[in-house]
Amino acid sequence: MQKTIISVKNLTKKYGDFEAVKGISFDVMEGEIFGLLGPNGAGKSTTLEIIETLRKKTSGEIFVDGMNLDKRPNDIKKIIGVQLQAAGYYPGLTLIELVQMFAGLYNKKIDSLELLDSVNLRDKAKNKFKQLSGGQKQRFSIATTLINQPKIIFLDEPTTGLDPQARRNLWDLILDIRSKGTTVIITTHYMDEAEFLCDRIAIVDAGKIITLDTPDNMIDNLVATGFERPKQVKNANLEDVFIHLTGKDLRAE
Ligand SMILES: Nc1ncnc2c1ncn2[C@@H]1O[C@H](COP(=O)(O)OP(=O)(O)OP(=O)(O)O)[C@@H](O)[C@H]1O
Repeated sequence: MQKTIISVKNLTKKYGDFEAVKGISFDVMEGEIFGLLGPNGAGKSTTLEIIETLRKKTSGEIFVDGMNLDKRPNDIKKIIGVQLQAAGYYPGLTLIELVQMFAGLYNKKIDSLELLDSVNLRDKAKNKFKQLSGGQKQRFSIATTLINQPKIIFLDEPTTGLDPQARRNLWDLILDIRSKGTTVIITTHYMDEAEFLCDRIAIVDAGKIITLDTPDNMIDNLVATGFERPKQVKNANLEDVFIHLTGKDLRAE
């Protein structure tokens, strides 16, 4: 049977008088890719940051790998990986130096080149972060979430602003990370991404979960109401043309 690795119960968050998260509950199973979808301002980042122990909740209960967030935040920090904002990276250091620095902070011995290799950045080891393309930056920041060999990683809109190849490449990377047993929680604004990657999705709107299910069930439920999409007249779209012409494989970006 699948084990629950994150349990969120009746979570609320107020910023002053404004209630950004209004009593949401969900469980994440070990080894799944769980998506939080919702419009801007729905409360996704706030929810993630609370589970990541980076933001205080107003009320509710959270358990991560059986640990109560109120009682053992430091133990929770040890088993999670959080994607940092790019601005947080020391500009003078190379990728390999950054990885070594993070490993030192976590007190972990890791093979830095192998880690960079796992995100296809071995040949950029001596480059500085600012010299990377958008896709490479995202891959590097995902690599940094893996340094402490976490059980769970949190990715907040990891593919925003990337071109189609770089996005697909990142999807493969995320699937690869999950295939090694890591649980992934991801927020995204891209529906195709959520449909492709996520085992289950919670749709959040105005601080509440309005539905939680597999993408397939959500679509089937909508179709069962009689909903029908306007018929597609062509068997391909512009993205297909773009990918077909420029190639699927990772390039120098
Ligand atoms: N530090 C803060 N102080 C006051 N209000 C905040 C703060 N952080 C977020 N909010 C508000 O809380 C609401 C939820 O914000 P949050 O960033 O969690 O949404 P989100 O779903 O992640 O949105 P996006 O998709 O745009 O990232 C928004 O209305 C936002 O303006």
